[in-house]
Amino acid sequence: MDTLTLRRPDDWHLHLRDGAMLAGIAPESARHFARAIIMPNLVPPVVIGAQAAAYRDRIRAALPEGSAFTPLMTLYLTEQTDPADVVRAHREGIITAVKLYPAGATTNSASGVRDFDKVRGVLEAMAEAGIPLCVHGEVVDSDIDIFDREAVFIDRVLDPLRRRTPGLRVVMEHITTRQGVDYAASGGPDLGATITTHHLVINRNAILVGGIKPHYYCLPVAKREEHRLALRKAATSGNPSYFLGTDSAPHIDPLKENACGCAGCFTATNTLSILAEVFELEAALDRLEAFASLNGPAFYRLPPNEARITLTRGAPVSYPAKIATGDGPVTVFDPMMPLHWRVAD
Ligand SMILES: NC(=O)N[C@@H](CC(=O)O)C(=O)O
Ligand SMILES: [Zn+2]
Ligand SMILES: [Zn+2]
Repeated sequence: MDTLTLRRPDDWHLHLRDGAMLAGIAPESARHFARAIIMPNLVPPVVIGAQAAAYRDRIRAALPEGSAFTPLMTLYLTEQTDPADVVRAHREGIITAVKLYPAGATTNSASGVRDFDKVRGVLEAMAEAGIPLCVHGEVVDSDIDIFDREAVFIDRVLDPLRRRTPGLRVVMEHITTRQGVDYAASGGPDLGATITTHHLVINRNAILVGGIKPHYYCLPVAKREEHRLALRKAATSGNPSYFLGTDSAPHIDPLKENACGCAGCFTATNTLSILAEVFELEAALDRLEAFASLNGPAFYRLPPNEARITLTRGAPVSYPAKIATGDGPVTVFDPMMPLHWRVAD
């Protein structure tokens, strides 16, 4: 097979940032994706409906002329979030979901949730209104090994939270473990999971072998090979529990190549070429459309896109090593393998 036509894909977990960074990187996602769930972890975070509406306008203004890209906005859940504001913003079509960051778990998560009892009222209102909760699923207890944070979160936080709030629709964001894969499949149609491009490609060796490689550092951190294989099996299975959320998360090079480097891999530029390569290696090209274009809309109860994109297979694809932004250069994720699929114009 050397051409592949799919419904236009969506990205169910994306960081677009703000200001000069937004202007520099928004075209990278708008080129291939129709819609994306936009993460609210700005500084300061997007915590009320009015801020989400204003951020949506800034994103629209940063898109290339004539772009049909639709940002689907989220609110950042805090212990002060007003259930009425969330429900109103959802009813008015400003937001699509709410994002839960355990305080301290990742980039710009200091305003996240410490005491889950304090957000119970919001979660109940969301269950009632059918508003999905997107969850960064890692515990932050200092006695838990960083490689175990996701599995422990599922047992100690996520499962009790879902039992306490029946009907709450939950997306486990950027799962990285066999335990995440298994738990996501066990929850029926109200539970889903996004899988990133980079976690299908790298295991923890990419970060640590042969010198420390800051551009492969992200959160949740890449795990052992057995977990990467479980993610690949899940993503290529066609199972509607799993859908693409790239978690493309740009940081300028000086903040990545640093004694205390930021977490995040920037994959917007070459994600579709990487995914096609991975699905081809798994003999599952016929299931790429389910993962990238169908399962996500089905979970979010949105129609799949009518527009199509075509990928063609040929000589190795070239793509820029870095994207220049007004804030500085952003390194594009290097999958450490030649890519043969390009998106036709
Ligand atoms: N994934 C990351 O490593 N970083 C994300 C935050 C997140 O999604 O946890 C970021 O905002 O940079
Ligand atoms: Zn996260
Ligand atoms: Zn993210």
